[in-house]
Amino acid sequence: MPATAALPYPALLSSDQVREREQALARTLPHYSLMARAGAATARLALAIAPHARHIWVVCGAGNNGGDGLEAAIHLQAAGKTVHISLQPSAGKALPTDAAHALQRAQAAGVPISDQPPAHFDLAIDALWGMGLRADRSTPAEGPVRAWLQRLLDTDRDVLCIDTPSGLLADTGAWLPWLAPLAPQAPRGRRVTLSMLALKPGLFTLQGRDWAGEVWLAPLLAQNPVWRCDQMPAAGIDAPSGTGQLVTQAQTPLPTHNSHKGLFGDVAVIGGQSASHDGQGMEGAAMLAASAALHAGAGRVMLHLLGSTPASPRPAGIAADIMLRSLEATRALRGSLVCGCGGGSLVAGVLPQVLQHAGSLVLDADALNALAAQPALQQMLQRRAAQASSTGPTVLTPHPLELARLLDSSTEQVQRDRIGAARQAAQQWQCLVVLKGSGSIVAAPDGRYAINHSGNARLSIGGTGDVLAGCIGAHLAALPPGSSWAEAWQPLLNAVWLHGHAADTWPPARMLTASRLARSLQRPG
Ligand SMILES: NC(=O)C1=CN([C@@H]2O[C@H](COP(=O)(O)OP(=O)(O)OC[C@H]3O[C@@H](n4cnc5c(N)ncnc54)[C@H](O)[C@@H]3O)[C@@H](O)[C@H]2O)[C@@H](O)CC1
Ligand SMILES: Nc1ncnc2c1ncn2[C@@H]1O[C@H](COP(=O)(O)OP(=O)(O)O)[C@@H](O)[C@H]1O
Repeated sequence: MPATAALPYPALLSSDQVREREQALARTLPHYSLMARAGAATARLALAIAPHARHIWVVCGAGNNGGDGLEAAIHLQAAGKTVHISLQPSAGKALPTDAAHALQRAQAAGVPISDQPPAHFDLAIDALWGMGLRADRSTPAEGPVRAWLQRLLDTDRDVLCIDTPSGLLADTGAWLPWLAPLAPQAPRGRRVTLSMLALKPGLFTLQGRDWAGEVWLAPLLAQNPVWRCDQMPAAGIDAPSGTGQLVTQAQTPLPTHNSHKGLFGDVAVIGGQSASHDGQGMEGAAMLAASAALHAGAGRVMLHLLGSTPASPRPAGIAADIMLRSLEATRALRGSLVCGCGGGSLVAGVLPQVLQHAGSLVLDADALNALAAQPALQQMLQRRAAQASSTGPTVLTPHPLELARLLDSSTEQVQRDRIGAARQAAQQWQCLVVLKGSGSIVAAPDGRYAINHSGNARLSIGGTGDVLAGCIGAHLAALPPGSSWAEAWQPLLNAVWLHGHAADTWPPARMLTASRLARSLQRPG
C-alpha cells in the first residue's frame, strides 16, 4: 500500500479499516516507529495548542493508546514541562509490546508515574482508551481509572485526546453506555483530538463534535506532519473503498458567464397545509423551503400550498419572486420538487402523483411520516428508484425520529449508530438519505457515506430543516431529467455543507432564525 495518494477529500475510516492500515504500514517500518511518531506528534501539538502550560497530566491506559501517551510524556518533559503520568493497572496482563517499550523509556527518562493525579494541571493528555475501546466490554471502570475519567470529563482545563476522547466509540460517536450518564452535556474546557493514521467517523457526529472538539490528523508518515481536519492538503492518505468522507467545503464549478435562468433549473415546493383544512396552518414551513430554494440559486421557484385553491388569498410574507401554483402546474416543471415541509395530513394524498412524476425529488417532514405509515407509498418509492432513469434521484431528509419511524426503530437506536441507520435506509429505499443533527450523515444506496462538518447548535431551532430541504432542491434543480443518485451526490453534499456554513459564519450578535437563514443562503460558485 503506498503511504500517500491523492485524495479529493478527507477520508473517514472505520476502526477495522484503520487497523488494517496500521498493520500494513507497520510491516514496512522498523519496530516502534508508529508509536514513536504518534507520541512525537502528540507532544508537538500539545506545545502548539497550550504553549504556556507548565503542568501536564498524562492519563495512560494499558494498551497502545496509553503507549502513545507515555511517549508523548517523554517529549514534553524533555521540552521543560512538569509532567505527571497516571497509568492504568494492566490487571495482570502484559502490556502490548510497543506500550511496554514506551513504559521502559518513560521510566528511564524519570517521568513520574503515580495513581494520584496532580492537584493542579494546565493541560491534560487523554491517552486512556482509543480505538481499542470495545462497546461489548461495557463494565463500569472502578477505582482510580474511574476517578481519572470523571476528572477528564469535568475539568475546565484544556484536554488533548489521543486518537479519541476516552469512552467515545470511534465508529459511532456514542459514549460507552455506562459512561454516558457521567458525561456532562458538553465539556467545560477546550478539547482537541489528534486522530492517528486516519480520521474516525465517531469524532464528527453525535457526541463526537462536542467532545472531540478541534480534530487534527497525524497520518504517521515519514515527515510526521499533523493537519487540522478542515485544512488537509489535497494529497492526503490513501483510502480503501467503502470509506466515508468528511465534508469540509463545497465543491462547485464556477458558473459560466453565458448563463440564463433556465440553466439553474426550477424548484417546486409542495407542502404548507393551509389553516382552512384543519385549523393548523403550516404554510410557513413550505414558505421557508421556497425562500431557501430561491436564495440558494434556483432559476425559478413555484409553491403549491396544500389545501389551497386558485381563489385562496396569497399568504402574507411570500416573496414576490415566488410563484404560487396549482398542484397540476407543478407537474409541468423541469427541475426538482421539494415535498412535505408542513405537509400535514394532506401530503399523503399527493405523494402517489409526486413519486411517479417528479424529476429530482426531496422528501421531508410529513412526506416522510406518510411514507413510514403507508406501505403502499413505500412500494411506490421503491418502484420510483427502479425507474430512476425516467424520473430522477430521490433524497430523504429525516431527523432521527423521522428515520426511526421509517426504519420501524427508535430514536435511541438510530442515534446509537447514525451512520449505520442512514446507510440502511439508503439501501432499503435506494435513495440518498440525509440524517440531520450534530454531524449530519449523508448516505447513498451503494454504502458510501459522508459526514458534514459545517453547522452548529444555532441551527437547533424550528424551521431550519425546511430551509435545508429548499436548499437541497435548489442544488438538484439543474440536474438533467433522469439523473442518477450518483450524479446528485456532490450537489447534495454542497447543499448540506452550505446550509451549515451559513450558520457557522453567522454574525454573533444577530439572532439566527430560519427565515433569515433562508435569505442568507447563496448561489453556489
Ligand atoms: N491502531 C493504530 O492505528 C495505531 C495505534 N496507536 C494507538 O493505539 C491505540 C489502539 O491501541 P489498542 O488496540 O491497544 O487499544 P487502546 O489502547 O485504545 O485500548 C486498549 C485498552 O482498553 C481496554 N478496554 C477496551 N475496551 C474497554 C471497555 N469497554 N472498558 C474498559 N476498558 C476497555 C483494554 O483492556 C486495553 O487495556 C490507538 O487508539 C492509538 O492511540 C498508535 O500507536 C499508532 C498506530
Ligand atoms: N447541533 C447541531 N449542529 C449542527 N446542525 C444542527 C444542529 N442541530 C440542528 N442542526 C441542523 O438543523 C436542521 C434542523 O432540522 P429539523 O430537525 O428538520 O428542524 P425543523 O423540522 O424544525 O425544520 C438540520 O439541518 C440539522 O442538521
